Amino acid sequence: MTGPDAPAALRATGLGFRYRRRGGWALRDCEFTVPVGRIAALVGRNGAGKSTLLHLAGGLLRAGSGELGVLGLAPGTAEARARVALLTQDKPLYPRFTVADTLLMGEKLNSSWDRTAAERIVHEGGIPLHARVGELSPGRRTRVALALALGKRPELLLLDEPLADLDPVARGEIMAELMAEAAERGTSIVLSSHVLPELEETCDWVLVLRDGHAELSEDAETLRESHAVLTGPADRADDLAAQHTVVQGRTAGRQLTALVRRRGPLRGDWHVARPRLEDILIGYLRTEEEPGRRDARERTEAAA
Ligand SMILES: Nc1ncnc2c1ncn2[C@@H]1O[C@H](COP(=O)(O)OP(=O)(O)OP(=O)(O)O)[C@@H](O)[C@H]1O
Repeated sequence: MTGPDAPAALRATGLGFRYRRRGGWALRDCEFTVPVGRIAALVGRNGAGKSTLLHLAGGLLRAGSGELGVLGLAPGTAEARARVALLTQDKPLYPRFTVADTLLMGEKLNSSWDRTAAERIVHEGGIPLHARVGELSPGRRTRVALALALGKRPELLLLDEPLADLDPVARGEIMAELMAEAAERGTSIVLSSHVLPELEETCDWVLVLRDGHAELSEDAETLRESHAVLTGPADRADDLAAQHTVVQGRTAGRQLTALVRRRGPLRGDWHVARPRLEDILIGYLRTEEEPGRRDARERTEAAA
């Protein structure tokens, strides 16, 4: 099924949230869809709203305005809690429990518990089952938290910068585990990360947040195909802007290098390079907000 009624891993309509009644909006007027079965990168600068969005999706916060659906369900309901797993940055675990106790807790709390998968993640990290969680290194605690999340066999896995404290080998192993999970079971994954090169190979959907707004929510390959890095004479900048959407431009002497979203065939004497996903994302994250748009938003926020 396609269209607005198709099931989505995440769907936001007019979604807004602020932490305090009179505080600023952490998320505002967000409209986006992440289809099921995708490994989606959630990207944005510090404070863009990524953790807030994941906490809303995991049912730990409640939307202030608009709606957020997870697998077509309201976040935090019993059915959503059974089908969605969230791993937050603080990875709440009981420090006095052993690793074995922690996995047993996962088994008792989840009817669909996959003990083999959970134990494999722990064993691959060389973590003894009798070790106390509070005595593990942060990276090993992350692994145990991931084992709990994946052992639940969720249909939607929400990960808030899960790999930040893992060593490079462990990062590779966990990424491979996540991709295998998605490929074998069709699990939808939404993964926030600042490590853009890592997303290139793993993610097939991109959700970019900027200042609490959803800037992009799109298939990664479509993004690559629709963007180009053009290099040419700086005095052609206006022509270029008339033909295509210039996401970001940089002038050095008489030469312009621009990341553009193509609106038609590329005309003129430009040197054309295909950007990596990372280049595209950095282009969107760096872009200055258009003054008109910012003014309008500030007026709306002042009026709210
Ligand atoms: N507990 C809180 N109380 C008040 N404001 C908060 C709280 N948590 C986050 N915020 C604010 O909400 C906005 C979005 O924060 P959020 O943590 O969701 O961003 P983020 O994209 O996850 O950032 P980072 O990349 O730094 O983790 C920021 O302005 C932040 O200061």
